[in-house]
Amino acid sequence: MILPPDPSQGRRPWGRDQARLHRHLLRQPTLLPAGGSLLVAVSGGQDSMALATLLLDLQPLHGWQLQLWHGDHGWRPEAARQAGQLTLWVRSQGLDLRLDRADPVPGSEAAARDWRYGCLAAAALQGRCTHVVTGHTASDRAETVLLNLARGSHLRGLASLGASRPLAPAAGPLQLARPLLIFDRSDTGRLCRERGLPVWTDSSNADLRFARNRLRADVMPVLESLHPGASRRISAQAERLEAQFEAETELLDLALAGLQQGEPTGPLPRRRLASLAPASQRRLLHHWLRRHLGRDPGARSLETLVDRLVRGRNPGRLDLAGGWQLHWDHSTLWVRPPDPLHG
Ligand SMILES: Nc1ncnc2c1ncn2[C@@H]1O[C@H](COP(=O)(O)OP(=O)(O)OP(=O)(O)O)[C@@H](O)[C@H]1O
Repeated sequence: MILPPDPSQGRRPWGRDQARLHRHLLRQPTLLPAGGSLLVAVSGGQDSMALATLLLDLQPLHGWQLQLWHGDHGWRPEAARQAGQLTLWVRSQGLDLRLDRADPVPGSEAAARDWRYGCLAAAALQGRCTHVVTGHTASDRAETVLLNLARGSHLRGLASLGASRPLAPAAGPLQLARPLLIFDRSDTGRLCRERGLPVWTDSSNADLRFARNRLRADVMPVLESLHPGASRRISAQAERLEAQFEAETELLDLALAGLQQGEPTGPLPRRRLASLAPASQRRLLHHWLRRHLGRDPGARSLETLVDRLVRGRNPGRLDLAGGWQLHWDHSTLWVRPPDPLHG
């Protein structure tokens, strides 16, 4: 049920976008929990301006504490002026803007992203926030899916940019939430126009040397004209894949428990494993190694392993990344952690 806004709480606008986001949040109550303390990352672009505005509109219904954050990478001469204008707009909404300036200036997109998330984690911790919120939309997710597909990434790479994840292991329970994945870029653009929001364009978004910008400028419009709503459907497909991987992880845990009849990181019985179809063996080995190593074992290690296990019955050993070792004899496979004395 969509609750109308409480008139005693102010006169924020209410329309189809607010109703849609509100419904989405009611359906996923852990995404931005009522009463949570949210740090909203605002670049000044149309997506995060729409995000800040929608969260301000819904704030009376959800009781959030809102704080806004902006990062100035120092890349463009006009960035400091834009940050000043953004500060004024945020103040006009009754909030303060936390501002960080990069020093030294990050040398790449990846370094800029690391710097932003580092600042966001620190600011969130300082401001006692439970969630960092970004303005990623279905369009961003669709672009990520297509770029990963073109690069030949593992299927799991196609499920990236999900609705939420822990921000960083060091940031404890702090979550990164992306509530605007139900909207695409045309929705946020329309909302900004309808509300007369100031939008600061980033000139580097037009630079066609960046793969994402070329995809955005040349590929997405073609897909959208062939199949209107393509971005949203590609993004929804990634969402389904993500859910499928979650289910698969649980099922693999059950299968491992059945196979081992004990500890999920204990030894693996080789003959019982070999009785399964090669694809199932590969999935189980991958999952078992992930449980040990705490990260992906890498496609190459897995292929080498399966190849050697299938070819011979003899004992063997495979060196894995980070000093880990995998051993096997005719009946069992087991993993040895890195030797601290030879690290
Ligand atoms: N300089 C920044 N300061 C604050 N938040 C940022 C900054 N850059 C990116 N973000 C956050 O990350 C999200 C995705 O970043 P991305 O670079 O894809 O967006 P953008 O094109 O810069 O801007 P927008 O998404 O606001 O249109 C943004 O919606 C915003 O929440």
